[in-house]
Amino acid sequence: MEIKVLGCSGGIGAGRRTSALLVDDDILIDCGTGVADLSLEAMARLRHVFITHTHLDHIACLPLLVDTLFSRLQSRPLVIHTRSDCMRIIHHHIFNWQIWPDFFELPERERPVVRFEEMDAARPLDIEGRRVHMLPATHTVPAVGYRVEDDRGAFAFTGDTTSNDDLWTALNDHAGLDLLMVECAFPESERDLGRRAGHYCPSLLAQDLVKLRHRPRVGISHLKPGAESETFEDLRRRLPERDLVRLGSGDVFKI
Ligand SMILES: Nc1ncnc2c1ncn2[C@@H]1O[C@@H]2COP(=O)(O)O[C@H]2[C@H]1O
Repeated sequence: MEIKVLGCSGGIGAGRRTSALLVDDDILIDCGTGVADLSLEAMARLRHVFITHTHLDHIACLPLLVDTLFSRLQSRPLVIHTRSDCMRIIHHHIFNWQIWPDFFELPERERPVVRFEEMDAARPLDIEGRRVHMLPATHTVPAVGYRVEDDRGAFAFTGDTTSNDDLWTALNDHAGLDLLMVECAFPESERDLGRRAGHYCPSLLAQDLVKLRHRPRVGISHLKPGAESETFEDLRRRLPERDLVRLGSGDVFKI
């Protein structure tokens, strides 16, 4: 399995793209601005999009992606996997003919170019040998993370979350974990804002990582622009024994 980071920043600005991971060449996790760097051919190979939550930095490119691929998707629709409440929010607030056309009924209601598939934690999905499980998250809106495994290994992406015991329990319930991509959006100096906004900061994440029984590489995502180095170096000091990586667009991991 190959995982390519298309975007992992907590904001925008030169070199910064928001949340999107490409798994092999057909699965996307999140659809933030990182997706815009894919070639048309690479976009056309996408079959499944797993959404962690409905915040704009995680879905900004979804409407544009569907429109860009419109003619290509007529023979095989793009499938959007997420919780049912997230499905409703995206449909109601984005694909409502005002912000964007309702591609869930285009070109015809009976054969749309995009369709939702509701997912929940009790029903992992097998996509040609990649098994996708939902993970619990605690954010300001309904949110999840995902754990993906194949016969060689597993990685997990937390999406946006603050301290959340259920996440660590869910990760520990599985036999192994090779790579964990976990958010640490805010620096310690903005710990209170981070908590209010439903995110980790270095002290909270360091405290929670102790609960993980596995020893994966730990990729840090969603660092807020301008505070990236401060936040990451702080984490490094607090977690000297962990294999930490500051994630960036273009990073590729093979499992
Ligand atoms: N209570 C808040 N006060 C100020 N900013 C916030 C608040 N809640 C959320 N945000 C910001 O809004 C952003 C929405 O996306 P994020 O969760 O990535 O990060 C969030 C914060 O940067």
